[in-house]
Amino acid sequence: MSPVLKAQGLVHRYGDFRLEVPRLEVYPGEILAVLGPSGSGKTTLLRLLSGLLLPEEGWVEGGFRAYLPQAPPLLRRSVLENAAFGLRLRGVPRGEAWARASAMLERVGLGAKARQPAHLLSGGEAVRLALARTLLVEPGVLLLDEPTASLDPANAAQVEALLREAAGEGKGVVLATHDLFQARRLAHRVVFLFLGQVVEEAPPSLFFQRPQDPRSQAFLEGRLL
Ligand SMILES: Nc1ncnc2c1ncn2[C@@H]1O[C@H](COP(=O)(O)OP(=O)(O)OP(=O)(O)O)[C@@H](O)[C@H]1O
Repeated sequence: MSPVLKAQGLVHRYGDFRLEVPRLEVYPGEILAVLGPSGSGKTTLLRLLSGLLLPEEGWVEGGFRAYLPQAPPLLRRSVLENAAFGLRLRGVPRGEAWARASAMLERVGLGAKARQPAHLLSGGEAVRLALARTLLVEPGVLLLDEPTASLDPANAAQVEALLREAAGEGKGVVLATHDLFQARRLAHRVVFLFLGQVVEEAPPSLFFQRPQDPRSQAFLEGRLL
């Protein structure tokens, strides 16, 4: 099977901080969790993978990738118009865009809120709306930066279900998260970053039970800041 996303020899610097990822591949249907302490480079990696940030060295190859930042911006319009926005940008006629957006809003549990202003949504609903907008444009790869960071367990579970569904449809999902339980529940593979370096890459069963690197062990025991 060929990867939906492939990166090689990535280097990016911000002052003294240097992110280095020699090789990364994501396969169709795979959920890859990117873990690491604050400042380890998770967001920088996602932005490089999305193409929003160009690496100083190396390359990223893949089809259509969608990046969802930590706080996805919403338009001061209705929930429905927000959901349909990506389709409208791509020239889909309004009637069709709204019909597809309505169906997607049902799928993410926001059908009843379609006509309400998006800025009245709760945090969890806003994340689901942003995901709906993203899924509608049918990316091959989803790059998500802590999508459930400020959500309660019920909303987080809804978002996790959507990510599982997306992977089930063959999309590649890359998820930066501080939630180790979530990574354990969702991921097929874990990449652990520390100070911009890939310290360990393993299936969750191995990473969480028998981490190989002392820095991974320290991180999992809450000793690595
Ligand atoms: N636009 C920028 N300009 C300068 N430095 C930056 C920029 N973006 C990130 N950095 C620095 O790069 C390093 C990695 O940041 P990054 O946001 O990728 O880490 P992170 O692992 O996502 O952190 P967190 O878990 O806190 O979100 C940090 O030292 C940060 O200060």
